Amino acid sequence: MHIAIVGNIGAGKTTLANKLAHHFNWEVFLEDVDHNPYLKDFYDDMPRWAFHLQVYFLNSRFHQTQRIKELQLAGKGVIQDRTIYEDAHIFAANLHQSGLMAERDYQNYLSLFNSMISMVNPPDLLLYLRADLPKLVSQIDKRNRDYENNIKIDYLKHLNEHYEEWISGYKHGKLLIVDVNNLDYVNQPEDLSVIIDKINSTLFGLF
Ligand SMILES: Nc1ncnc2c1ncn2[C@@H]1O[C@H](COP(=O)(O)OP(=O)(O)O)[C@@H](O)[C@H]1O
Ligand SMILES: Nc1ncnc2c1ncn2[C@H]1C[C@H](O)[C@@H](COP(=O)(O)O)O1
Repeated sequence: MHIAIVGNIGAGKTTLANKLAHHFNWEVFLEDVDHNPYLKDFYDDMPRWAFHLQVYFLNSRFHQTQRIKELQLAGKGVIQDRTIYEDAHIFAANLHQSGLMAERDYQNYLSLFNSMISMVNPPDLLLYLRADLPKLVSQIDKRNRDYENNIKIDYLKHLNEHYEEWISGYKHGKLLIVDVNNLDYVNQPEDLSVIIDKINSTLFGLF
């Protein structure tokens, strides 16, 4: 079983991924953020570093998908924090549309993505955490990563628009949309139970 958690920056993916992995006793796959050699430079100068960062994320996410395949073959359950689909359909697409990634770099990137994607298995369940801008901003603030301090509201807004468009056309498998605006699964265990019940119902037809 493979559940992938998707959603905008600060939506609560990592927090939920850890809690679900603990609950189901499955492996958790998180994003490579702390050792990412481009992320800080990217936030300082997006046009300069957009392509480098996208290639880095694409490669690290591809390795993750291959490792997830191995674990699934070994009969293990997996929770994944963010997918390779989001790199291309959300982040790279947004950078290109916003004029922050040059046409030739975007086409080069897409060609690489298309070569890789045929080797990627979609998750059994895609869990989309839908959050409005105030929730995203307050949670990004709460996390307090230096380089995310200057993220513009417009950047988050455009990412949210890309998410809504991508999710509305998602056909790779089961999809569960959870509005997290009024959920606090950090401090309220019952909010976590609501999500777990929804997952069980969508995946296994329980409840
Ligand atoms: N539903 C929630 N309610 C309250 N706080 C949350 C919730 N989800 C996440 N947080 C807090 O918001 C911050 C960002 O969450 P995080 O899981 O890192 O988001 P993401 O991985 O989607 O970027 C963390 O400090 C986390 O404790
Ligand atoms: N593909 C990506 N392009 C640009 N930025 C990305 C990409 N994937 C992740 N990020 C950024 C967004 C955040 O600053 C960090 C971690 O993501 P988070 O949603 O907070 O887990 O990396």
